[in-house]
Amino acid sequence: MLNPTGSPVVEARDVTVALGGRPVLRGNDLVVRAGEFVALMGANGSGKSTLVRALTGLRPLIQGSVHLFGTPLAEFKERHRIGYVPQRGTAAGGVPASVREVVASGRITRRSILRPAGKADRAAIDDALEVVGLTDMAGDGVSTLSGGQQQRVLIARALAGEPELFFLDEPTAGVDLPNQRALAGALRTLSERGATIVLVAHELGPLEPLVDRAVVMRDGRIAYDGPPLAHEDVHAHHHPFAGPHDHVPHVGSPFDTMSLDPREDRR
Ligand SMILES: Nc1ncnc2c1ncn2[C@@H]1O[C@H](COP(=O)(O)OP(=O)(O)OP(=O)(O)O)[C@@H](O)[C@H]1O
Repeated sequence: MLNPTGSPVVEARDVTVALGGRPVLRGNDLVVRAGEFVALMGANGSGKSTLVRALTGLRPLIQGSVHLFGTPLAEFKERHRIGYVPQRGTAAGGVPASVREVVASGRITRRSILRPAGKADRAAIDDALEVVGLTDMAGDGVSTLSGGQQQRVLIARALAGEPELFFLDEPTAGVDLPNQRALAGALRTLSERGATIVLVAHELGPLEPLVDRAVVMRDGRIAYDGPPLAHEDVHAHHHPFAGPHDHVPHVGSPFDTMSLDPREDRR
């Protein structure tokens, strides 16, 4: 959805975060509109995860503001509207839970603790399992699954809460290609249903066709915010965003040929 006209679901202004006494995000503006699929990219340590945590309220700002669905973060109570899949999590967590149980835990934001699971809960859980292609494994222990399958369980858990806005932090990192494709299929379904998706990724792989917009971080700042580059434009000769530990892809990535956003010069 390029040039989207939806209302802003995320509106971040001048977002500045310090960790360990050091500023790791500096003066970032970001607006994400309803229905957009945004890829947040950048080298290791550029601040992608910190930005996502700041947008979800998990990291306090030392400067700036975040509005979600038009409400200042501090006053935002409708947590069920947000799904967050953190980086490098495992769905097992050492607990001998089944796939279905872990996915069911994603309904907690929708249910009163004392109320037993109802028809709507069961339907949402079944739907989430189906979207990520794990219906047949619902009774399996999560700890018996591969890393990629566990990542799909985490996405299904977020999905079960039926959020409108998803933050996914590197869902495809360390995931084999078949599982990446399954993830891409699940995210396509979400996107087609109108969800807004902000996804952190080093490499887009099978997700590439889904992405409306790329936002690239460098040294705690948004250095590029625009359309993903057309495939024919991507011929790597230099890597303007590459840091010393960077492992950005050499093909099919906006890192390769993009120019700097003019905002960069004003900072
Ligand atoms: N808890 C923390 N305390 C101090 N510094 C931190 C902490 N967490 C992250 N940082 C630093 O903040 C900067 C941004 O980290 P962040 O994890 O947001 O980057 P990233 O782009 O998500 O990196 P990666 O791709 O490696 O996950 C890095 O320099 C990192 O070392």
